[in-house]
Amino acid sequence: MTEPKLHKQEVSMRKTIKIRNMELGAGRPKVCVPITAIEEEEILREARLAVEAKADLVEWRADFFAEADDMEKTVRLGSRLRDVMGSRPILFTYRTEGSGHSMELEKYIELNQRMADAGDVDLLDIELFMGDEVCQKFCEYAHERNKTVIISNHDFDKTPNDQEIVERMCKMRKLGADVPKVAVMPRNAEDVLTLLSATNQYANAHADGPLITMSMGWLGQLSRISGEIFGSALTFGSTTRTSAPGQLDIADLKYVLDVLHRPENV
Ligand SMILES: O=C1C[C@@](O)(C(=O)O)C[C@@H](O)[C@@H]1O
Repeated sequence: MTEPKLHKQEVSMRKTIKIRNMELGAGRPKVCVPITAIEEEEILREARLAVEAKADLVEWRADFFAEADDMEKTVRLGSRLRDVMGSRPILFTYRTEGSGHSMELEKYIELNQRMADAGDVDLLDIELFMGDEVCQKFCEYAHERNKTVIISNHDFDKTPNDQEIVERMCKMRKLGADVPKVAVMPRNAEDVLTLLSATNQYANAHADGPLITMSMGWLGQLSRISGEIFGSALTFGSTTRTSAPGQLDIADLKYVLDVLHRPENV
């Protein structure tokens, strides 16, 4: 009788992405702290907290920044943020989907382009629902500037079926995303399994690089801890405020990941 395989799968055919000192898709899932402060100094303070908490990277949720409309200011703040983060990557996100924040499409595109031009951020998040052409053109624009693009999609009130989730990620990749990201809300435990199963299917049958998924809310916490087993390369953990329901405190998240990765457990 052959022994059951109890250990972590070591070999993956998926490419990894090197961003500054971080290799997305290799080793442990990367822990990203969202920065959701409103004022400049508070944003920088949250970034310092993320560094102290040993985040692998931060996500600047610029939709919370009171002055995001002022592009000059936003670009300048990006540069101050870079000084705080040192060699850790910065993900720039202006979230409209489900965030209560909004920006005209033209401005949304311009803001993201200006941030890509400035060079202080490393990854940019574009929302799938902005349209195929917007996503495709932005990916080309960002790639010319050596930036990594995440195309993301959120369902804040339900979990679509697994086929739909897989199709969305395939579409994101086709539009040029380096990393597809899907976040969904479970209504029951089965929905969490659906998200994990879709992640596993996409990772095994379609993905040629890193992907990110999560199931939100209390039920979805499991996916934020165990997503890597199904193929997700990054998980969000917070220091002060969460940017989505179900996000764990970074210290708790890192503790659980440490337990899963203890040499005797892998
Ligand atoms: O897309 C995501 C994922 C997220 O919604 C989460 O559920 O952790 C948190 C957001 O800040 C980020 O942009």
